[in-house]
Amino acid sequence: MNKTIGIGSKNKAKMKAVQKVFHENDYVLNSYSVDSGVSAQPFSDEETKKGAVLRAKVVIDEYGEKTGIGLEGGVQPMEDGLYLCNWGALVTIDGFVATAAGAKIKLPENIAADLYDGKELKSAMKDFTEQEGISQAEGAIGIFTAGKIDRTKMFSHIVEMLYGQWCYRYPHK
Ligand SMILES: O=P(O)(O)OP(=O)(O)OP(=O)(O)OC[C@H]1O[C@@H](n2cnc3c(O)ncnc32)[C@H](O)[C@@H]1O
Ligand SMILES: [Mg+2]
Repeated sequence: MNKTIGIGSKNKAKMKAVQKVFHENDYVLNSYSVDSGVSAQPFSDEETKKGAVLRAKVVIDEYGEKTGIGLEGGVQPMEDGLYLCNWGALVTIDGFVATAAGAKIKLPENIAADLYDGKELKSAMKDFTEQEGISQAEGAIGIFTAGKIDRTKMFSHIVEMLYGQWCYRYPHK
């Protein structure tokens, strides 16, 4: 049987994370460029989670996949600063929705200030590091953890939690 899973993004770090978890389980990954339905730079856990769920739903509603995954990055203001946050969702055609969040770290104050000025984290990271394509590679989390946890590793953890919840709900998978 040809088992497929759809992801609502062409971002390489996100695709690799899903591939890693689902390939091991014999799934073929299809990726689709979709609109997250939230702002380009989500500014709360709620908005970031919503983006993940909406991306997963588009994969099912518009591309005919039976199972869709959405991964979304954002930031969450807290008492002591602005934290990087990440959410994932796995949605099935019969209406099951699993959600999970990833590791959080506080962003340096200069980066937080850029975001409060309306810059997307992607551009703030590019200006700060003078490197292109960080969001598709190690990510801000990779830069600020000296490469110990890169964006793929962080998203893989989320995808494992989605996959696990799916297996718990449908034990035959
Ligand atoms: O193509 P898509 O899937 O949209 O991938 P993206 O890199 O834009 O990722 P998100 O939309 O999920 O993230 C929202 C914003 O936050 C940025 N972002 C989130 N996490 C990041 C990270 O670890 N490193 C760099 N930018 C990050 C991202 O580049 C966007 O500007
Ligand atoms: Mg984006």
